Amino acid sequence: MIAPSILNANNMNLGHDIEAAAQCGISRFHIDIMDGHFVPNLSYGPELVKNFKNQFPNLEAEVHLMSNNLDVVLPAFVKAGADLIEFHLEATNKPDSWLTYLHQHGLKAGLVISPDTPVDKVKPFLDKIDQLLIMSVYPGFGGQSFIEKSIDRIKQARELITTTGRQVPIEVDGGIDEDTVGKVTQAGADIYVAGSYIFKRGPIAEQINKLNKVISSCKQ
Ligand SMILES: O=C(CO)[C@@H](O)[C@H](O)COP(=O)(O)O
Ligand SMILES: [Co+2]
Repeated sequence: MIAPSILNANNMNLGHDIEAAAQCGISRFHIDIMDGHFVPNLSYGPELVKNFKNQFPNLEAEVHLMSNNLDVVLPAFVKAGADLIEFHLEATNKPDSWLTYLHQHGLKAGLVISPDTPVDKVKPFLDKIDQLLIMSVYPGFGGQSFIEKSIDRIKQARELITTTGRQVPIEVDGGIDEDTVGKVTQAGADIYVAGSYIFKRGPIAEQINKLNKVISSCKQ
């Protein structure tokens, strides 16, 4: 599954860009929330998620929460109508309670790890999450280069997940393009977040088709 990150879309044209991607079969959008504290950048607030769900009730809103003020920020995005919220393991000392909170509110729950966090730190949570996001850039900005060591981290996460007997999808986020998407697919990733590649490097439909082609050729 490709989950386009709207961070690098043209905000003045966001609705049209989302529609263009949806017409290519995209059913989930990745919404990056940056708080200016956990990461040195600011992005959207809950109102954007609310507007997204009002305008596109059949599309999934996946919120990537880059904040360590979860007490305030996370419930606001639940209330706004997010379908899935993924928060950073580095951002909280009570990941268990937040996973439970999300499930109790009927959302899917994901855990995110930044490039320097050891992959085995997610082990205690593998039976409670709906997906695991491995960052392939340092969180905070779109348009960065893919960090190569992410390949081994995806493989390691895939092995860990296999030992649980659960089907936890692995998502990868940062620097995904037609070269890197093949490598992460082969390493065991299932969900690909791509921002600037889809919204900044050419016509949206063409960019999505190029990614899809590589993904399906890797899965044959
Ligand atoms: O979470 C983040 C960055 O912190 C990402 O979702 C990026 O926004 C993806 O952008 P590209 O690397 O694909 O341009
Ligand atoms: Co993201």
